[in-house]
Amino acid sequence: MTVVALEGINLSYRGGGLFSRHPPRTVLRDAALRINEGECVALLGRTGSGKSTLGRILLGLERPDAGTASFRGAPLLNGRGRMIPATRRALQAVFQDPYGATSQRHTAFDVVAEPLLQDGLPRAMLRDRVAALMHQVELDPAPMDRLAHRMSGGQLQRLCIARALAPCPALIVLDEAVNSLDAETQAHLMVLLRRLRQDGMAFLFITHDLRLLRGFADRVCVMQDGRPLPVPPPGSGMPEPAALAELRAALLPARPPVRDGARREAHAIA
Ligand SMILES: Nc1ncnc2c1ncn2[C@@H]1O[C@H](COP(=O)(O)OP(=O)(O)OP(=O)(O)O)[C@@H](O)[C@H]1O
Repeated sequence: MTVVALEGINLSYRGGGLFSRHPPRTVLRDAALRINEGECVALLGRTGSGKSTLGRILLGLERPDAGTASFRGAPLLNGRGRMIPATRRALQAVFQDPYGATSQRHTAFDVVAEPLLQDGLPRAMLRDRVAALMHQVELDPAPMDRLAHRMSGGQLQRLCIARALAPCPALIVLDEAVNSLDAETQAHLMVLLRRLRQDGMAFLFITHDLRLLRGFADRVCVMQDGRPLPVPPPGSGMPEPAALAELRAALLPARPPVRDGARREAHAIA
């Protein structure tokens, strides 16, 4: 069953404010994307190609100029542009900067408990649930009453993932969620995300770094001319979108000082 579907999405941004004489910049043109239950779709694209804009439309944070967005077959937003609470809980996101995505006054407990507060759980049960979620992302729950911003970037991003998991969502949008972290922390987080995939949630994994995809995505799309185009599976012999070749080229130095095997690895995706 389809979790979210976007069809015929157009979106332009007005340059320089409402009364600007700059022409609007078209970011999405007839864009379509469908994600099924439990599926992990990677959305690649160079910077500024519209990946995050598409992700925000899918989360109901942005309204397209044209096109339809649906969640489990029903419109994502109601006639007044609002999302019903059950849909909001079902669609979660983890963004690039965990410090910007959390309050510096909040403890680790506050961050993870936030989406659960409306459930009205007794305090002891809420703390047990937060502890279980912290375990799920391999964080020690013992210091949950310390300020979240005292954590390292990698630990705080795990906390943000725990917050996204808290309402048992159907889909999590990971918008460059590991890109700001060092290589070792990135690798550990990717191991965690691969494990979480087994829990049956769907993911939209947005990145401009195709090296992160290996073994994670069921399907890969790449933004080209304002729309996500499917990337054929490796070895299928089908032509791949030009935008993917550009991303590959950007990965390789002009005169790569690498052995053939290592170069082949840089070329492999997913
Ligand atoms: N609120 C906004 N107002 C005006 N222009 C915007 C706005 N949000 C995004 N843009 C512009 O739309 C284009 C697409 O932005 P978007 O963030 O979706 O790209 P992206 O592919 O996610 O890039 P990145 O990888 O750098 O995050 C960019 O040129 C950006 O400057």
